[in-house]
Amino acid sequence: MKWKPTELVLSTDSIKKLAEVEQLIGKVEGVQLSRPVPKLRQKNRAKLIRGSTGIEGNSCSVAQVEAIASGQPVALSKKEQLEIRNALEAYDALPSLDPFSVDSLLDAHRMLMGNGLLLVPGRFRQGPVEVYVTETKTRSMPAWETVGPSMEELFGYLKDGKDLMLIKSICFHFEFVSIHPFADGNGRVARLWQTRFLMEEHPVFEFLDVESMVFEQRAAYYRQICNAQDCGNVDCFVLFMLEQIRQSLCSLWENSAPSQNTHADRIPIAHQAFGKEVFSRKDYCRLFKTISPATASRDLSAGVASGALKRAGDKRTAVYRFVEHVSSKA
Ligand SMILES: Nc1ncnc2c1ncn2[C@@H]1O[C@H](COP(=O)(O)OP(=O)(O)OP(=O)(O)O)[C@@H](O)[C@H]1O
Repeated sequence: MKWKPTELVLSTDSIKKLAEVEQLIGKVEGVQLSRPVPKLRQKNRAKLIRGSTGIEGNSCSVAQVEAIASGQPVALSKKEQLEIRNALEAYDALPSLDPFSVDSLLDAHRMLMGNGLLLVPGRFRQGPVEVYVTETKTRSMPAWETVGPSMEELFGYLKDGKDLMLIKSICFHFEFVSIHPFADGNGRVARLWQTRFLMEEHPVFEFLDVESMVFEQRAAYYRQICNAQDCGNVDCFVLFMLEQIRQSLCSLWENSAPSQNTHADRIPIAHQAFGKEVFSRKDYCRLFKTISPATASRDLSAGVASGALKRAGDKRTAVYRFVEHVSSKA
């Protein structure tokens, strides 16, 4: 039987959590945390790879992932090192993958499970598969013959479904693991694809570390997949994943936001964003969505006074440009 979407009746808790997450995304984007500073990005990338591979039992630490990324030796089994190198490759390639293409998803599976981890990476399974739902009990996944058509349908939902992006990404994750299209690597691909899909609307997801949150809650993660399958409503899994996303957004906010509250913090960020380009106060406000036009004017005047910025034109026609070779600190 081909895939049919599982019902989603959102509970009040999920609706509240969704609003909270949307609000946090707005806050994070408002202070331009969409591309966190490089050091934090690298750290988050290492943490999320530890998280995603750790769910399957890879014993690596964040420091070991960082060491592998920079080519240093680590005391891990060959298989564990390969899993990490493959994950690093797949997460690096994320922006180039098309979230709406089944072929791209197969490429992702090839990267994650290639180099000898799986006999035929990048191919849907050609046989039955079961997952453990308790230590002793297994559950059969849908017949392998249905996988191809089911995946086409599921990607149709991803492309044309009417749900909000956040909800779609979580429902995709759930339906994907319930179809279990691969012989192995289903969880890793599901988590990677959820990230890829969310990046399409919110670039911050490329660097958010949702995987670590799921890793720390892996027993609940498995339980909520089972619960949703048993009761035929994805809501409990949606609520669980929204909470993991909320926590990773909070963590990003706490680690980065406090240093971006004054003009002295914002001017260097603007310098990074505009480079040598000419920009207006309106462009500056678009960059820092939470500040008022008056605050933007004060920032820009301070930038001009410090010599970091040059102004041309006056009042409403004023435009600005960063002066090279001069400290951009206002
Ligand atoms: N009841 C269930 N039905 C379908 N999928 C499930 C169920 N419980 C857990 N899963 C998913 O299946 C994944 C395990 O499948 P598989 O071993 O193919 O993936 P993996 O990527 O190799 O492992 P892991 O996700 O543990 O790293 C889990 O991570 C989870 O996403």
